[in-house]
Amino acid sequence: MMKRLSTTQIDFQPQLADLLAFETAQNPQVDADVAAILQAVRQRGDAALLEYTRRFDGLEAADMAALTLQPAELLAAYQRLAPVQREALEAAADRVRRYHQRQLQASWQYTEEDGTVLGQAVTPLDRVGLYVPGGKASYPSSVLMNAIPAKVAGVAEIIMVVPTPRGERNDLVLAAAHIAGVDRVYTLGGAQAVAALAYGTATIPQVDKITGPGNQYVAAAKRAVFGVVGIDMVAGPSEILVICDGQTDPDWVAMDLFSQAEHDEIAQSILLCPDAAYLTQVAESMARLLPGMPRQDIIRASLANRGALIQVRDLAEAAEIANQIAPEHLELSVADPWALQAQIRHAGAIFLGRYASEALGDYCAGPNHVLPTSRTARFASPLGVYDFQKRSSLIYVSAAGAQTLGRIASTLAHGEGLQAHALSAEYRLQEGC
Ligand SMILES: NC(=O)c1ccc[n+]([C@@H]2O[C@H](COP(=O)([O-])OP(=O)(O)OC[C@H]3O[C@@H](n4cnc5c(N)ncnc54)[C@H](O)[C@@H]3O)[C@@H](O)[C@H]2O)c1
Ligand SMILES: N[C@H](CO)Cc1c[nH]c[nH+]1
Ligand SMILES: [Zn+2]
Repeated sequence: MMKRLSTTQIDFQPQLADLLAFETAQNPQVDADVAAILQAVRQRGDAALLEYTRRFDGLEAADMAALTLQPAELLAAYQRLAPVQREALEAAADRVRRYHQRQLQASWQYTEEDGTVLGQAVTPLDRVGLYVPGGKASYPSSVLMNAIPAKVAGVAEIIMVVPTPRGERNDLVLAAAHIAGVDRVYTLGGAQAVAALAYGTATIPQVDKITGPGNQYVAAAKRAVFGVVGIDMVAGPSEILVICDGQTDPDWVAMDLFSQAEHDEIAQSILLCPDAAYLTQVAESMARLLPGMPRQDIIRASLANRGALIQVRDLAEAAEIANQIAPEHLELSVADPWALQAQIRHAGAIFLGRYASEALGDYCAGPNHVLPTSRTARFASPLGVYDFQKRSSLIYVSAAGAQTLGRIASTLAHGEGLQAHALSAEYRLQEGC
């Protein structure tokens, strides 16, 4: 079912590179399809949205009102939930809120001896658009993970888009929007939803930033509209890398690998372990457990396409390979996870210990589940409150300060050949100072 590799193989590095190669977000055909969709929405607005929703989501809507959900409908969905579901959503929301409140950045300033004041004003974005995926599965947890940090940051207006294939609305998704304080929901998906948020239409207001994961069409659209609006990241399919010392119940690890594989045929699940016999046990667990999984076709395809069981020399080598892979999720299923964590530099989220299954992070541990994928954890971070805040520099210059700064600026401006810059600084210089 899954590729078996060993770091002692002579061609291990090229095999690993092959396994990690992921180019869907820059697939030229997808980019071309998305460019056409973006242009159509830009030119024909709501009419194009209705057309694409019919074509891609199988949803026949007479007008945009049929694709718009007001707060009262979100509340009604919340009220329809079974109490146990409502409590689970509320509990997850509380934990996510508590974690993200620690990320709030505050404005700061300091005063220099001559009275010049310098600082940074931190302000929330005015209006953001949250993309919640809904093609192959529904993601109430993604509603919480996007909307709560925005709310904590103080964003004034939160617009959410979510596709509803064949018009099937998911109460948990709408209830999560209610709990998180989303202002309006449009049942739109794919590149057309991203275009609507980026450019605005007669119905949909233009937003300042679009966040949230999605499939290759969503990713390509976000990449294309960046600059018109901000984006959080270009997220690829889900990934999990497990490092195990061979002592965790193999069924647990097998299910952890399935948990990300079941998202998508191109999701990635990899296990690193120094013990070849243990890798065989996990393979046996997977073979036994797979037939009982409702999404077994997706899991099988994902594991065959992009999964691997890799034998490493030792845990130190496993850490090195993890840094090379820079996975979205990294489980350290070992006796001393903190010692191993100290060797990890690149991972979106690190799950420590045998009990920390990645699924807990997806739903309710507290940290965000929107994470850098496709090796971007080398330079990117989890979605957070900081993605919904921005910074403005503050510069107050006293008369005395203008004398010191003016002379420096004037010299540098002349060096750059910029006369107006130099004079602008020099006009404020006072005789005798
Ligand atoms: N990183 C995260 O936090 C996170 C969370 C949840 C899901 N995900 C990932 O998000 C992805 C969700 O993908 P999905 O497909 O289920 O939902 P989606 O909402 O991203 O995509 C569905 C939309 O894709 C568009 N589409 C489908 N086929 C098309 C075509 N041929 N041409 C143009 N547009 C087309 C349609 O408009 C449809 O509404 C999965 O890869 C999943 O792993 C990531
Ligand atoms: N694992 C996904 C992020 O890669 C998030 C998610 C939502 N629901 C289940 N899982
Ligand atoms: Zn998941």
